[in-house]
Amino acid sequence: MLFHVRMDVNIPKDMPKEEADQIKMTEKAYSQALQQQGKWRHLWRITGQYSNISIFDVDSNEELHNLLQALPLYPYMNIEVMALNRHPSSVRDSDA
Ligand SMILES: O=C(O)C[C@H]1C=CC(=O)O1
Repeated sequence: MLFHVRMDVNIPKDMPKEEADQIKMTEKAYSQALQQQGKWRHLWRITGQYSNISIFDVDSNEELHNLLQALPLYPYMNIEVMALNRHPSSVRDSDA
């Protein structure tokens, strides 16, 4: 199942830099592990914003929910999720 996910990151301005850097490093490793597993299929920065557009490929809503809640930056994010279906006019044979 494919999902379009937008993440807007809002780290509190008063968080010490060392703490913020540590969370970002942990987040990077977590996201790269999911990318290697093929669950986090695309990761794009939105130009000019501390936000990303991502495509996840997971087995269920519950799996996506659990993956997102485990993000180290989760407490500092607003997340929007859109479930995706194949479009009947798509010229592609597959989304794999
Ligand atoms: O920077 C972000 O967009 C937030 C998050 C997503 C992947 C990652 O490494 O950090």
